[in-house]
Amino acid sequence: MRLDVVSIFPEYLAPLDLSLIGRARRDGLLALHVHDLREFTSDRHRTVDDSPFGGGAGMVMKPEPWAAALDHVVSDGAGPDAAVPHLLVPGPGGVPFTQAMAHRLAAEPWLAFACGRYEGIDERVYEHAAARMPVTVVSLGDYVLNGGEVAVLAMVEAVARLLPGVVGNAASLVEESHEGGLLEYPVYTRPASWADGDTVRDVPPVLLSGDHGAIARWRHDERVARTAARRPDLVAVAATVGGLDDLEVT
Ligand SMILES: N#Cc1c(N)n[nH]c1-c1ccc2c(Cl)cn(Cc3cccnc3)c2c1
Repeated sequence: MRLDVVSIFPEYLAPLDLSLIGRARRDGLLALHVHDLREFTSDRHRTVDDSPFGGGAGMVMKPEPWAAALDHVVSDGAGPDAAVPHLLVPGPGGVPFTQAMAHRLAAEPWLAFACGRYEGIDERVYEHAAARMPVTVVSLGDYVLNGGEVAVLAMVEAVARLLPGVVGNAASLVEESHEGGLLEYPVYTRPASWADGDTVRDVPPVLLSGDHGAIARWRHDERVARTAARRPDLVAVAATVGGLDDLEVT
């Protein structure tokens, strides 16, 4: 998979050199190209923003640098098949980024991410891009960040970890939160009995039983209970698709 990221803060993407994503890049599972938007300006001050037409607070990102940067991404990554990337633009008004979307994106060969700042990117940039490639405006959630970089870090990690070979034990991806519409079950490790000050905290005995069927049932029941307690919204969805026919919500 090829990933391109355009930002005025390319150093914000440095964490993608670390850990599993960094290793995936070194192993050739992932090719990441980070582009500094200011490299695509044409004035001596390398201007990327200006005041909004119609007034209002803050500044808006100018269209010309973005158009030049996105055109460069398309040409830089173009191969004999004239493929283009799927452009993902984080924005507070975007469609929700979900695990299902991460899976869909992990199946695509080339993703590009546009990290905006200020009050946003001139709307004509989306039009320019949509004339050349698929464009999706995506939001991480109903809260407000200062720009797109944090969202892109999260999306790149969520997508890249689904690529074959990136996560050592692919089995660990199966029962994570949001896989199958349920939150993850609680996990424990040694000691089996922990003297936490004056309190003794024991691991649930079923996990020490060696009865793999009982352990699987316990873990599923814990996933269902946690989802009902913490994310009743997911329960509503799963119930409609018959995923929780054994749920007893008191
Ligand atoms: N994804 C996501 C996401 C999220 N979940 N919260 N905030 C954002 C996000 C993403 C992109 C930008 C760009 Cl470009 C500028 N800002 C600042 C801003 C703040 C309030 C209103 N308008 C713009 C962004 C915020």
